[in-house]
Amino acid sequence: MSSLSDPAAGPHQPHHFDLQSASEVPDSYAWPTLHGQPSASEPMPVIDLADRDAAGSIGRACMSWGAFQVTGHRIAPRLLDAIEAETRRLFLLPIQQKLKAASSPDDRSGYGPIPLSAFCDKLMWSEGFTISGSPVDHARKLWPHDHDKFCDAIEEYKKEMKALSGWLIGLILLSLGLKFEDVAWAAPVGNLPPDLTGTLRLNSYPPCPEPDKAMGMLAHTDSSLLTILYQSGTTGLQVLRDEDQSSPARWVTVPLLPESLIVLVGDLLHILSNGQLKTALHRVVVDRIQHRVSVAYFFGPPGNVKVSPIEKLVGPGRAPAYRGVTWAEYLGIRMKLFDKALASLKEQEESKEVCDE
Ligand SMILES: C=C1C[C@]23C[C@@]1(O)CC[C@H]2[C@@]12CCC[C@@](C)(C(=O)O1)[C@H]2[C@@H]3C(=O)O
Ligand SMILES: O=C(O)CCC(=O)C(=O)O
Ligand SMILES: [Fe+2]
Repeated sequence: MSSLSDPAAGPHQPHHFDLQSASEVPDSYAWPTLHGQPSASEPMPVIDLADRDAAGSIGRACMSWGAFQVTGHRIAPRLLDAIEAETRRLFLLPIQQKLKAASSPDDRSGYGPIPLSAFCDKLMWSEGFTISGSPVDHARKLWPHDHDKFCDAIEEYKKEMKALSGWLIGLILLSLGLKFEDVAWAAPVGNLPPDLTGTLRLNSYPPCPEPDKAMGMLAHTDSSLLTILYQSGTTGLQVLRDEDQSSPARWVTVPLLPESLIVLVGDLLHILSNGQLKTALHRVVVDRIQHRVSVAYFFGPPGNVKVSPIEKLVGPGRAPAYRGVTWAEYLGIRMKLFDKALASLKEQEESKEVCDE
């Protein structure tokens, strides 16, 4: 990708250009290679969690796409509306107000660019707000007298997303012929350890006068075990479909399905599954008219846990495909190697066969 650069050249500075009022795409936001690829019409799987064979369908979707949409997830439409309304309320604040809650390289929480923007020499047509722990301190800076509604929606949404992540992980393990007990640090739904981590990122993609030139979010995989994404109002998320060796990879636009959620397999789940589940390469394109917002929940393991391939998936006499890493270690590796990070954890092919004398 010609718009990727070396992060060692210096950290990407938060930009203060007001995207909302732009009448054209400045050169610093013009991505040369965005819309070259054809898009595919094959739809991404939609799975109803109430179906008897939900686990089987999820397993197949994770192996071939690394992504799917879910319905029947039991997240109240009221909560989805509330999180969307609070996200829009945040991004409609004046830029100077949002900058009061700016993130920093030491603390990623708050208003600011995504860490991976350090690899781009072009800017993305988006803004975002990351929430790792409590939202209160940052929310107070945004709305000194009126932050309760925001914080309540965030706390409830995080709690529901954590429970749904546990449910999904259970179904994914089942699809692989496994149980929670096969993963030392995991536990059945409703009983997830309190230190199991989840980070929320609110994303905003303002309308863009020249959408074919701009990039909402660069193509990337998430580092998480899985990411649950809520997109509302307009499409924009695209997932790379590259299963068929005989035809070129294609970007598939994920359609709007009211009240559904999108699930993306992250790099850590790919490692945990010993490479069986595909990590989803995805990106976001922007719209000429619509202001799109999305809410991403990144679900990961407890901080001290090294994620490594599940023994039963490795099989006797074989060595695991990847070495173990904690989420924090992996984020560090990613900030050095970007899209080569996963490959750097691969155990050497020659050492895969283990002598069983
Ligand atoms: C928990 C996290 C996942 C994330 C890094 C972060 O600490 C908070 C932001 C997340 C995000 C959102 C946009 C894409 C992404 C790759 C990025 O640069 O920042 C993800 C990160 C990730 O999945 O590693
Ligand atoms: O906005 C979206 O649909 C996707 C955002 C995303 O990929 C992310 O936050 O990691
Ligand atoms: Fe992502």
